[in-house]
Amino acid sequence: MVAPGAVAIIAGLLAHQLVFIHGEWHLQGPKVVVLHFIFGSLLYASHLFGNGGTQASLVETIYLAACYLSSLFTSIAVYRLVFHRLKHFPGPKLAAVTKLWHVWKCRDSRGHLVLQAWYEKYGEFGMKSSGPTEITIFHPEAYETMDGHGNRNTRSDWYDLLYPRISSIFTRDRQLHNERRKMWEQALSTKALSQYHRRVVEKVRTLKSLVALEQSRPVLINDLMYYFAFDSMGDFAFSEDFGMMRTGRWHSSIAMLRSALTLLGPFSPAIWIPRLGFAFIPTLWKVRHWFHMLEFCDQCMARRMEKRLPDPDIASWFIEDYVKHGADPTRERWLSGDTATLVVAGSDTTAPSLTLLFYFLARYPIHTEKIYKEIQGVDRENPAALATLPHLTGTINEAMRLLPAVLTFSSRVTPAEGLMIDGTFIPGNTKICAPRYTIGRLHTAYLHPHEFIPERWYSEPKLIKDKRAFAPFGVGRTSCVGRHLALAQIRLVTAALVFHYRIKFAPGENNGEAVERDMKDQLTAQPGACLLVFESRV
Ligand code: HEM
Repeated sequence: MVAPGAVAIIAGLLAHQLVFIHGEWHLQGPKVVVLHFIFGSLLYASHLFGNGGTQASLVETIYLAACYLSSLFTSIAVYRLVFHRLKHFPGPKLAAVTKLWHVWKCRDSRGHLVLQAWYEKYGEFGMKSSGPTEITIFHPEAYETMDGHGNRNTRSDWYDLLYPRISSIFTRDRQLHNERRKMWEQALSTKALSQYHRRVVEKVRTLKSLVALEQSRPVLINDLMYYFAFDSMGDFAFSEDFGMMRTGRWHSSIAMLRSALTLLGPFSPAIWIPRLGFAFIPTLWKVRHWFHMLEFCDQCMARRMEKRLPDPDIASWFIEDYVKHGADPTRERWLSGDTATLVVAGSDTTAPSLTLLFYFLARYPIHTEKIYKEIQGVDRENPAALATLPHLTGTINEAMRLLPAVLTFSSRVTPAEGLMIDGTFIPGNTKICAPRYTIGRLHTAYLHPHEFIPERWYSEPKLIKDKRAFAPFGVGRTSCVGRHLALAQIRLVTAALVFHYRIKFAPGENNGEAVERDMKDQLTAQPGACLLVFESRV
């Protein structure tokens, strides 16, 4: 008779070879865990009722589980290291064995630096990244390959993060994406934007008056820009005042939202981990904040649906779509997904972009003064007029190149036939990622890539070797629909503050060294503390 230990070892091998090696498992994680627990309990019970005694049954069950799990994980590791189709790509061996290694490396939310270090060590097709089917591409062509014209890639497992909530960004289904995106494009069309313009200008004025109140006292620009971005989003998205600029304090739900998003620092590379957390510990730790965040977003929409407004906001378009199609439960989930996307994408990107831009303005006053000269005689409350100013645009681009708001996020899965990038074949069904932080600094894309030179975007084009490397808003059919709104906000804030103030680091800030040193990558960039002084020009 075969020993039970040997049966468990064979079961582990078969579980890998016949089951887990196929397809995706990130949505099935909770079920897999529960099934294993049930099976383990049955083993324990059968041993107990076969007169095994409590302790002996427990020891036997643990022994069999250990045999099963070690055989399962050994089979996975051997397959990934020795037989996998990506084994020829260079990269850390442990990353090839398990996603958990990448998660461990990102435990302090410095994913951008982890990938930068891998680039320095392994080069363009940086590695067989963390996991069996993932390659990180550090190449100027990466965004075109991922999302450019005619590509047949699909979105990766990451985009199931909110499942079963669906939105333009949180769906992997092309047809559904096209449908949701159409609604977003209408909500953020040029005509619609002109209707939100008054609201944004109003918030910029409030921001200006807040800065004026400080009278050259140090201002934590991180908080200020968050207050501005969330208050603006509250208004143009839901016609709601979150009151952060008014009170000078974090709205408790928005503070919780920020806390929830910190989960994505370490766990973005392995989305099945937060999905397990959502299933098993919904009321604990930051997972609790995650559900609070979703509830807060739903409540914003619920409150908005009760209002009748003379001027449209972004939610108007979502509500119209929802009502048009009848309130079936599927549409309910779509509305919820799009609302969460609107809250987070509409603010948590603009806030760090502004913080980082003002960090650069303080670091390079020469460019701030050039912008100051440029905005003389220009209507500073007209985003279209501001968009024509080359140095302002160059400075914003340069800030977004070196420290983009979305540092590493975006991943796709190659089509079954695979794809070529610069002569290298990437096999089919491979997850590909392209971190903006590193690609923005490539020597193959820029001359003097580590220097802050806004002129490269207008009068010195020779400093850009390959402009495909610049995609702070993504490219193609999945690129940012909020780009024009975000840029309008950034231009308006910059013109308003630069016109009235010289921007300097507060005493003791040491040239803002904490900003990059302490910056975290938590889906969006969370810069380190940046204390600035706004010195009146009059
Ligand atoms: C500086 C600010 C912003 C930056 C840097 C930014 C960046 C990005 C990037 C890189 C993507 C592509 C993500 C991917 O590849 O999956 C994206 C998508 C998206 N962004 Fe933004 N974004 C900003 C502001 C906004 C604003 C203000 C809104 C809305 C009001 C918005 C709404 C969206 C939506 C809905 C998508 C998904 C588009 C789709 O799936 O088709 N973003 N954004």
